[in-house]
Amino acid sequence: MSDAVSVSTETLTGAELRRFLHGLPGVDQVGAEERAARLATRSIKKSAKAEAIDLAISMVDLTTLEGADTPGKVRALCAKGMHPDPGDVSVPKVAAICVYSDLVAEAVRTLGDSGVAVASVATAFPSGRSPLEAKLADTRQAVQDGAAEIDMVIDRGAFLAGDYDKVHDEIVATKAECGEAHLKVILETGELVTYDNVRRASWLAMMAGADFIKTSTGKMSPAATPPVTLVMLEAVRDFRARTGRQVGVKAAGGIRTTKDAIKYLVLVNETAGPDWLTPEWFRIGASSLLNDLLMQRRKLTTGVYAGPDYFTLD
Ligand SMILES: O=C[C@H](O)COP(=O)(O)O
Repeated sequence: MSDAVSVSTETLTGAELRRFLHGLPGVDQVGAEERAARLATRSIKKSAKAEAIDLAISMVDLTTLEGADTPGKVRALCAKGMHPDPGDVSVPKVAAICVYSDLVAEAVRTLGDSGVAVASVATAFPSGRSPLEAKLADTRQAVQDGAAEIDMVIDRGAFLAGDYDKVHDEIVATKAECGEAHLKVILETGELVTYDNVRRASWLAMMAGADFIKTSTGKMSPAATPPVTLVMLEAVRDFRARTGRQVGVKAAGGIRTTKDAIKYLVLVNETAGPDWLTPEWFRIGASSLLNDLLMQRRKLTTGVYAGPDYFTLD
């Protein structure tokens, strides 16, 4: 298979797609874990820390994905996303508010032209187990209601059974429903078992048209981990080198502290490179990270530690 064909799935047969994905170099598991652990120990200067915190805030997809979500909770989350610290207007807004599709309209109304996007999970999130038509209807509704970003899940069962065609075609069909909305493809890496599978799923999603690849739903453990994110960052870096197209990465699930968020920023910088170090190309999906970022920011700017009670709930 020539390079030109290998990244254009329009002309690929299922067998060729399979051959391509299995032809990707294997991930050195020990090497990936060691490199991620080493990067995690990098310390950064106080001045750089202040910048990193603001960058991390601007990359947050502030998320609520609970069965008990209400329009009121979504409105409160939107208010928090637009003005994370009402006592300090220098705090940047978050990148997006991420909700279930039936709450998109409420979030869109509340956010108005604030510049905070609405992201909606779709395609039978989190399991991905529904007929394709139901998944597409879910996506269509979210886009019609004004979602600017769609976070879809891949069919992990199909992927693990080796039915890459099915996974690919669902991504293509979902992308077609997105119109102008950006498509984030959730790999749910905690279910993919191996780093080699994470690399294959990353390429598969990008070849099918993903604008972003996202680690996890946040509904299972393990969710985002530094080595898994490293493998995905390598994939977007290599995909751009091969195709010229840049794809973003979203680390999601279990990221709760400023320390962790900064580790991910170092990982992005050192793996994919500084081109990815903006909210356009890297996101952190989190339900409860923002308050810790705000507390650490306030401590840096005032020298005083404001406890969790100072800020509204995430
Ligand atoms: O996409 C975001 C995740 O669902 C949030 O996960 P989390 O509640 O562990 O922060």
